[in-house]
Amino acid sequence: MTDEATRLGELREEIDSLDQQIMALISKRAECAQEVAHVKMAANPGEDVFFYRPEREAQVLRRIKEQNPGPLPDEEMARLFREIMSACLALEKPMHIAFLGPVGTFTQAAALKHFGHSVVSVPMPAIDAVFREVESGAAHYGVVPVENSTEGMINHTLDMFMSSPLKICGEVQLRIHHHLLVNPAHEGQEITRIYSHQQSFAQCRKWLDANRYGVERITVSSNAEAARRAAEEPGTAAIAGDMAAELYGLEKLANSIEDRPDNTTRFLIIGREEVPASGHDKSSILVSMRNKPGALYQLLEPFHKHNISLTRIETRPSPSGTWAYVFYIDFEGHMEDDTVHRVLSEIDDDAVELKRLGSYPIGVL
Ligand SMILES: O=C(O)C(=O)C[C@]1(C(=O)O)C=C[C@@H](O)C=C1
Repeated sequence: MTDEATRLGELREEIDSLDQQIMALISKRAECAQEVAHVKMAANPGEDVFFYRPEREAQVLRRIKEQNPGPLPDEEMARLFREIMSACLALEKPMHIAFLGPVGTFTQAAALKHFGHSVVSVPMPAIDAVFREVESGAAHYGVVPVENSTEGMINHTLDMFMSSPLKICGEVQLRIHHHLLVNPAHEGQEITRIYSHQQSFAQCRKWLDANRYGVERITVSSNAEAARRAAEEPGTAAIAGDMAAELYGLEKLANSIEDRPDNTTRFLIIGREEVPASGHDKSSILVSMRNKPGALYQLLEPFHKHNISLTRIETRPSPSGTWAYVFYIDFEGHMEDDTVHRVLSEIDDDAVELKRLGSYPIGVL
């Protein structure tokens, strides 16, 4: 045997032994999670038991990132533990997660990034259908896009919160890479049409003008639908992401064609219950103020006074006309915090309506 073969043999033996230890530990962890499920059920007999605990998951993932000794990067280590927790939760209760479909969208990628791959992900045809699926109890949670770093807010999602009783239970950010995709079976055909979602066209506008000027751009309901059409129709291409490319067996004619290299979309997790504090949280509210001078100042003043950082403020037209305008506000802190409590009661004194959309852990992954 060569020196290389001997050394490889030794190292592989060590890896086999480590794998066995890791497996035994993961199995012990899974047994603990099963026991957790029994404790939760015993404490709430006959009631809805909330097996998924977003605040606890955020704490676990934060700790893993803080304590990771390397050489694996923190993100990679957290991703592995994300999957272990996902499998443990599935033992407690298989989670049904509704997402803005069809299969292969960035929203599905965001759902799997947030919950791990041991959930059942259920595609919905529209944002309001995701809300309905969770409201009715057919799905445990839902995932919807809320803002893109290039294109701004997804107003349809914001507007849904005006009438929906659902709470925001979490957030997840996804780096969005768009590719120009074609079916390899159609090789040699001139591309005369490009399919994509309107948001993706907007995120790749400069690249398209520079590289595919004059090629017809056809807007469809999702990137995954664009990929499906490009797979079927010769002479066409799609702009979509990796999941859709894989799903429809498409090949990349051009890689990462988004105009901004930091192109990121933020998604919200929506559910039926409130999330306790995790120690590093964010909250969202909708507020309507009377249309009078100084109204915006009056709304923001309590945040300034109590030193609470706003992370976003958006204005939306009132749906009923009785509200002059509606503000969607994200800020740091949890509604259980005394200071946040004080800020909200001060706002409540002046507002026509204040709706608490929820407090949730700041995205860890
Ligand atoms: O700590 C709990 O409540 C658990 O159910 C255990 C566990 C885990 O595997 O760590 C699993 C699911 C929850 O969402 C959070 C954590």
